[in-house]
Amino acid sequence: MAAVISVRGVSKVYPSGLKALDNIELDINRGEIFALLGPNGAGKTTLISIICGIVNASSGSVLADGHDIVKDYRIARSRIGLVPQELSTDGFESVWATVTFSRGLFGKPSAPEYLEKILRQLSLWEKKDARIMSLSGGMKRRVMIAKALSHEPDILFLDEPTAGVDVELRRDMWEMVRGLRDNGVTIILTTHYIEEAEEMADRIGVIRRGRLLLVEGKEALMEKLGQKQLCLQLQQPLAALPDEFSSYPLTLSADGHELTYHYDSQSEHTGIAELFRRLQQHGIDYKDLHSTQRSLEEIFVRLVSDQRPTEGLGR
Ligand SMILES: Nc1ncnc2c1ncn2[C@@H]1O[C@H](COP(=O)(O)OP(=O)(O)OP(=O)(O)O)[C@@H](O)[C@H]1O
Repeated sequence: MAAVISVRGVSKVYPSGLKALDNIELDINRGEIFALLGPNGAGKTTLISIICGIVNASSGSVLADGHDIVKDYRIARSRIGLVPQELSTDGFESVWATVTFSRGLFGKPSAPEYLEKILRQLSLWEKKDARIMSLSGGMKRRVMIAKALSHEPDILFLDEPTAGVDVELRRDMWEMVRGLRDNGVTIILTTHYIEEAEEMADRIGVIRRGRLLLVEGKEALMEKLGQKQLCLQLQQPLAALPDEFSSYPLTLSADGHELTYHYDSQSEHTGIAELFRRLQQHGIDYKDLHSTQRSLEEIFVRLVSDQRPTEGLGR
């Protein structure tokens, strides 16, 4: 698939001497939702700001839709819409005036039909004449998105789109972002919320201390790093696990009713058949069983924690 953004060897050292990005290599595919996940200070905003031409890279290059973001700044920037973390709009202006003005900044001829389409898509059409200061927080965020889309970019960056937004509104935002993707816009979002990446992203990049630890399809990531658990609901509660099982990755619930077996979903030998055989030998019978996969949140915590370095992740 053709890359719509190509980041090659990008590093950033701030004047303070802090190395915020270290040799980033990243391709974003056209039409995907890409989530950049990382803890505070990992370098997410710095990377977005470089791609959008707000911050200069110390080294490396970026192509947006084939255009170098430094040499062909204007054309490269015109392909990109940016919704920054901070809401920044003139509260006295109307929604309509704001999006019209934003479009004008890119030197685009007026296109009321296009702006109407965007406002309708973002459920803002009814509010087009309202002053921005009179809108709710969620609507203000939508106005920021409408502004970012006003010049018809095909790449949209959302920096922490749902920070501080309540759960219901977050779901609305997700729905809306998917709608944009379905209309052909490539979406790159940064987030702290693992749930957001889990819910929305086609691919995920994990960044820590300025280094891209991995880039993977979401399903592949969960499959690759996921540990599975098999839970058995026992017919008869057990007072304790028989000694013979002490070396097994088994835990018994406090009430003795549930046995949980942990295994690596990637391993060829899960040991489940052997476990069942042993349980049968001990007359331990179960009435129900189900398996669960480790969530992206657990995977992420493991990836970014200092205790567990990222050995074996291919980067
Ligand atoms: N203008 C600047 N001058 C000096 N250091 C900066 C500047 N901007 C960011 N930094 C530092 O660079 C590092 C990366 O910051 P950045 O804002 O890119 O991280 P982030 O992943 O977006 O974090 P957050 O999730 O908190 O927004 C941090 O250590 C930050 O303090």
